[in-house]
Amino acid sequence: MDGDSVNPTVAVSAPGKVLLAGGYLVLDRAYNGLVFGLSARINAIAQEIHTVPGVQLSEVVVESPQFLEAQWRYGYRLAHDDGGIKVTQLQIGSEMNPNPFVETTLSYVLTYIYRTSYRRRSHSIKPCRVIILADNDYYSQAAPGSKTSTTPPGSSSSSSTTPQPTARFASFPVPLTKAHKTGLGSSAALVTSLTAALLAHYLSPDDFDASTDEGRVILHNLAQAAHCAAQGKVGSGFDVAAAVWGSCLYRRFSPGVLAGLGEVGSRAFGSRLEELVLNDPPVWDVDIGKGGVNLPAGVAVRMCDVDCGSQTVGMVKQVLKWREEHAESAKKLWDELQRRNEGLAAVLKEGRNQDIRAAVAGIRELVRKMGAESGVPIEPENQTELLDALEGVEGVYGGVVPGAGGFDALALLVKDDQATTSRLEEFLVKWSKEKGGRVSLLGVKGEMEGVKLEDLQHYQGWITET
Ligand SMILES: Nc1ncnc2c1ncn2[C@@H]1O[C@H](COP(=O)(O)OP(=O)(O)O)[C@@H](O)[C@H]1O
Ligand SMILES: C[C@@](O)(CCOP(=O)(O)OP(=O)(O)O)CC(=O)O
Repeated sequence: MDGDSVNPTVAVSAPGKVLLAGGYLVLDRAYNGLVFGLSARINAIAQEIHTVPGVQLSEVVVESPQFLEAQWRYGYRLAHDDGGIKVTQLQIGSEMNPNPFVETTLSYVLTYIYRTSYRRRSHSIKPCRVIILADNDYYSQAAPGSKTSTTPPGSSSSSSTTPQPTARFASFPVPLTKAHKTGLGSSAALVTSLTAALLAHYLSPDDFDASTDEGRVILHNLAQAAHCAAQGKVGSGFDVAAAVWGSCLYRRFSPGVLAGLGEVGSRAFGSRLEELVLNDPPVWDVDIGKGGVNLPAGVAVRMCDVDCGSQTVGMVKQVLKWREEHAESAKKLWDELQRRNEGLAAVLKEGRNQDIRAAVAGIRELVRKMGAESGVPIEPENQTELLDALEGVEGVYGGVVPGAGGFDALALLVKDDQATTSRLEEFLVKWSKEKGGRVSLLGVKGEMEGVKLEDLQHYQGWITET
């Protein structure tokens, strides 16, 4: 990366996630989680900003053109005492509109890029622009008649009858903070794709290549660290793992792995982050069981967006408190649930479709027990009723409340054909009408692949000239 070189324009996408089995258990390294990556992806396109000769800019611009007021500009500078790269948001207009996930990721990734470039004896970080495009299923579409559109800005949709090649990305008439998320893990996919796009833009393929296992390890370690810092808590990290590696049997890293990293700006943060990302000395004990997961041919994981009640806050805290206070009975329950979760993974991997329903029923029974005993609505009654009714739809093997559970989503294992999709859609329309809620089938499906380098052609109309 010398003074005159051009950093390539690159596009990367990372998938969303669903934790089909192993909610709560996966927080403890003694257990694991059955995680599927989803076909809804967050895409990040990084390109150089060309400045007027002689003008030195230290600026990174990140924008999500699908949303209003979604441009974040940052200045960056090297902190003293190897404190890493500090970024400062620059004000646009009268309002400051923070995006903590973008901001933290930038400072972590630019720190790592600076350290790597420094080793290579060339350490200029040129200005860059990153465009973020999220597949539509991450956010509930606005009601019919509203202004949601599916054409890139500047294109004349009314005069054209051919669908836009980029109609894949809807424009939402609201700021990102007002968008209604469907819970597919937008922050993890965002952090992962933004991290990968910046690494691929600034570093030589010898130092980072997202298509190799070595590159994915670097990406995983850096994205987990940035995501945890932005979230302000250490979760199990299954969402970032899915964004990088796709579907897997996930065993978490020990929380202590990130404990000593400290804050951006603190003395020697740069070298600590570099060591952590390169796993040198080795500290990461995460286990990505890619071989443990598969879907039988003709079976799909589908997601339902449920809008029937309010989400309970603090579910994780409450379940873990109950577990602590009832160590013995909780262990029995956790161990048996783990056995049943592994059973479902095996049924799917071995293509034993006739056993899916019983495997799912066994898991749901214990999830309900976990909920009843801890007093947390993990599989609330209205979800039980809906899941049971869905089993009556031809082509549905079974379904669960994924992740932490609650009121807002369902994951289904279904026959992967159009007839089943139509029956499901019809059933859900009728159900929503009768029960007064709103349940809809999302277009997204489970898929195996994690982070992916993408062809720039896919984003025509969205990539701005710089
Ligand atoms: N399209 C996007 N562009 C920029 N930032 C995004 C986008 N989607 C999500 N984010 C970031 O992720 C945050 C949402 O994270 P979170 O509330 O944890 O939801 P989720 O459960 O979907 O990960 C947003 O506040 C924003 O910082
Ligand atoms: C309880 C959990 O094990 C699973 C939560 O899964 P969700 O899919 O519900 O997660 P969010 O996207 O963060 O809402 C917590 C964890 O593993 O971090």
